[in-house]
Amino acid sequence: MQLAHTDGSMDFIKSLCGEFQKHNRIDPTYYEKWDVKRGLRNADGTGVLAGITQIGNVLGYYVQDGERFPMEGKLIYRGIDLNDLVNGFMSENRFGFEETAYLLLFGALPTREQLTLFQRALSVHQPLPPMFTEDMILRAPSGDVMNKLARSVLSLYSYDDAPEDRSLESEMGKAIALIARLPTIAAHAYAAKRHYFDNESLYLHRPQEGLGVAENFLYSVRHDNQFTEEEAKLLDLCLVLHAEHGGGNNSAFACRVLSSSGTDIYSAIAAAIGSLKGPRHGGANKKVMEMFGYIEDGVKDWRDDDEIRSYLSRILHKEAGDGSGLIYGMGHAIYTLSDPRAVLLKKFAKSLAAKKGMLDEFELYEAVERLTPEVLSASGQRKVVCANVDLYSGLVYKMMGIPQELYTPLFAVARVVGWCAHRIEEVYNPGNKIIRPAYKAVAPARPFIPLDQRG
Ligand SMILES: CC(=O)SCCNC(=O)CCNC(=O)[C@H](O)C(C)(C)COP(=O)(O)OP(=O)(O)OC[C@H]1O[C@@H](n2cnc3c(N)ncnc32)[C@H](O)[C@@H]1OP(=O)(O)O
Ligand SMILES: O=C([O-])CC(=O)C(=O)O
Repeated sequence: MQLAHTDGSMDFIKSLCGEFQKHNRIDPTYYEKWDVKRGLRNADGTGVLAGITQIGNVLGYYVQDGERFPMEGKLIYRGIDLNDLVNGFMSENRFGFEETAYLLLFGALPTREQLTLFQRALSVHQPLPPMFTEDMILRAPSGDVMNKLARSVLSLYSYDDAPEDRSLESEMGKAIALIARLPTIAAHAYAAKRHYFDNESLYLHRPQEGLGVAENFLYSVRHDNQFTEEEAKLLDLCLVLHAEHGGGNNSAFACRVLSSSGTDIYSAIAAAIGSLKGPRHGGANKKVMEMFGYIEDGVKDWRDDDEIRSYLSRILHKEAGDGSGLIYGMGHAIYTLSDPRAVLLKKFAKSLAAKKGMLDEFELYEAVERLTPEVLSASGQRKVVCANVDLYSGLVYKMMGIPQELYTPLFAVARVVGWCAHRIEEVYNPGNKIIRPAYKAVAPARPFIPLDQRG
């Protein structure tokens, strides 16, 4: 944000930044000296144990005799391997997201009757409250759909008759309504963004009763409401893969931190959305597309490994890409050899690419996946890295004609399930304490100097 240019404010801001830089550097050696777990990580990169959960489990290495060994990744929802869950509903040619949401929220797979009732509850809550779109989305549109999503979730507080009711029944009702409404908010926020920021026509579609979450999303964001069953099933699969990732991922932890203070569900979910937006977390799916834009322009021969390697090395050294030095879609805090979600998405990306005549582009993604570990290791990095969920998700969405602005919001539409489950687990387990880690304070003691004696 720029201050008004009435008083040479840029010079003033520059001088304030200089003042900040003089007093605010933290010596990196302090982390070791005081045994501070930077990023809540132990020295070997494993996460500090910060809680107990029954919701999701993420496995990417095993520890033997105190040493950490890489392994193929596994993701477990409520004790069920993600691959088994996916194979289960896909082999019965059914949608899986609502069933997954039920499993994650309540802890067990639904019976047919429970699933029908749950689907109905979601369907009832899909429409937004009267005038919500007009007052909360269209009146103050945002150029960023994630930003609008967070603000909309916060403002749902004032549309709730009992926002501070912490009874389990009330929280479950709010969670179901949030899961149902997030896709509608994302679709309307995108429509507003297109209209007010991109000068496109405005169209707003109401969710249709009887359609599932994936179907309604496609129905709502497409101008002509048209989608095929194959597209809806693929989007449904993407939602299942993004629904949950343990208690320690940045957004779930943010949600748990806020929930542990006793605040309301809207505040906690809005915070989680803010976290997910970050480019090192869910926002990486958008960054991947931007990065491939650079790679596709900067690499002349997409089949030349040396040329790709050299371009990746330039990204790593901040000479290409967005200047962050990150190869988006690669690396993970837990996974080492593989992220099971990326493995599945890659399979679907490949068959879709074959159908759409986009195999060249798919192969470029594959080359980045294959060559990044080499490039990182050539630069001295010892960490074992693999493709994460964000590498292929955007390519799948692109081939389905879903606009880039909706990639991270789609992640939120799925992950709100995990966040709600973690919030409820945080709030409703007896004896849970407010999350309050410690910080080592290192500023030297100083006397107060009266104003007219300061130099
Ligand atoms: C849904 C999700 O959130 S999945 C993750 C999505 N994020 C991305 O794709 C962004 C790119 N990847 C990354 O930034 C990281 O791999 C993360 C954030 C995902 C994981 O981070 P961490 O577990 O903390 O890895 P960590 O930072 O310890 O990695 C060790 C080193 O490898 C580097 N590294 C790891 N991944 C990458 C990458 N993709 N590109 C460049 N360097 C990387 C780190 O910068 C770090 O370097 P340093 O030791 O010089 O500081
Ligand atoms: O677990 C993490 O750190 C990030 C991640 O993959 C997710 O939240 O899906």
